[in-house]
Amino acid sequence: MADRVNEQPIDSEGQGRDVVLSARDVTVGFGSKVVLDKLNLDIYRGEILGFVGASGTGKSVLMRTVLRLLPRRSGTIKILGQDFDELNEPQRNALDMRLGVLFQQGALFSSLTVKENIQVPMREYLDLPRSLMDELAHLKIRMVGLAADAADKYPSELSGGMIKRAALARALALDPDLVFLDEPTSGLDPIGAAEFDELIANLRDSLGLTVYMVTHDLDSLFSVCDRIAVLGKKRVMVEGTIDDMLAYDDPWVQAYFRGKRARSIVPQNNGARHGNGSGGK
Ligand SMILES: Nc1ncnc2c1ncn2[C@@H]1O[C@H](COP(=O)(O)OP(=O)(O)OP(=O)(O)O)[C@@H](O)[C@H]1O
Repeated sequence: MADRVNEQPIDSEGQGRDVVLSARDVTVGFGSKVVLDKLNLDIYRGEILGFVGASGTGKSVLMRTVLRLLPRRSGTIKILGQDFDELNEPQRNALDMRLGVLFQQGALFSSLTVKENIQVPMREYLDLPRSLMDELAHLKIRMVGLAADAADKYPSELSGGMIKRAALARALALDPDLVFLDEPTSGLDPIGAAEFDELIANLRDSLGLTVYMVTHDLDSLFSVCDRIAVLGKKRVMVEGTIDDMLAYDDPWVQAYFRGKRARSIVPQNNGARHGNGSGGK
């Protein structure tokens, strides 16, 4: 059964699980346009949540709102049990350090090497000797599967896949609990995308990360996401497993999860499938 539909977010599946991010009645708009209207969402510790929705529904707006890059009109957002609005500056910084973000285009600084890019958050939040920062940067580079010599390369010298990995290494720089990935596999070829998905799943398993992933990539949704949340009608319309999506009666959800492309990836008979990761459950 789908977890919930346009209503209060406490679902039976989530009972007793550690909520890492909770959004309640979040409303965001621009001028007279309301993009998100009383949206509710929970993300549980250790899961990879895939966040989907038609273009322009507000996926990026929600991520940016959660990260406090956009203001909200009302509602509360708690991350790791804490509401930023109730924290003082040092507490906010401490909470920020527990979040890692990979923006859509990788968003590396072009004038900095990979190593220097990874060290940006370290410089911003920590006061570490250079030798230790170098050691940490090399560790992150290995962690994301880049060769050691990538450390001294500039983004312009990297392939698309390497840029994504470098950006992921930077997102992991401060050993975050929760990682936000905005369309991490966009622009990658299918093999590169599958490898990146596998990397994310492995890092989740080895580091105990919680992952919030905005994606249009059905392969990612099917292969690594534990749960999926669909944004539509200004809210999280439905959230749950692939089977929940297949069973949910909405034209967009049906077209997306039962469309031609989906049929080549997602078994269409409910219950006979299993491809989702199982971490965090
Ligand atoms: N800063 C802004 N000012 C005004 N409107 C904005 C702003 N940011 C986003 N919007 C509007 O909010 C809506 C949702 O945009 P958003 O980028 O979140 O969509 P999305 O679901 O991420 O789409 P896509 O899948 O195409 O990336 C759009 O109509 C967009 O024009």
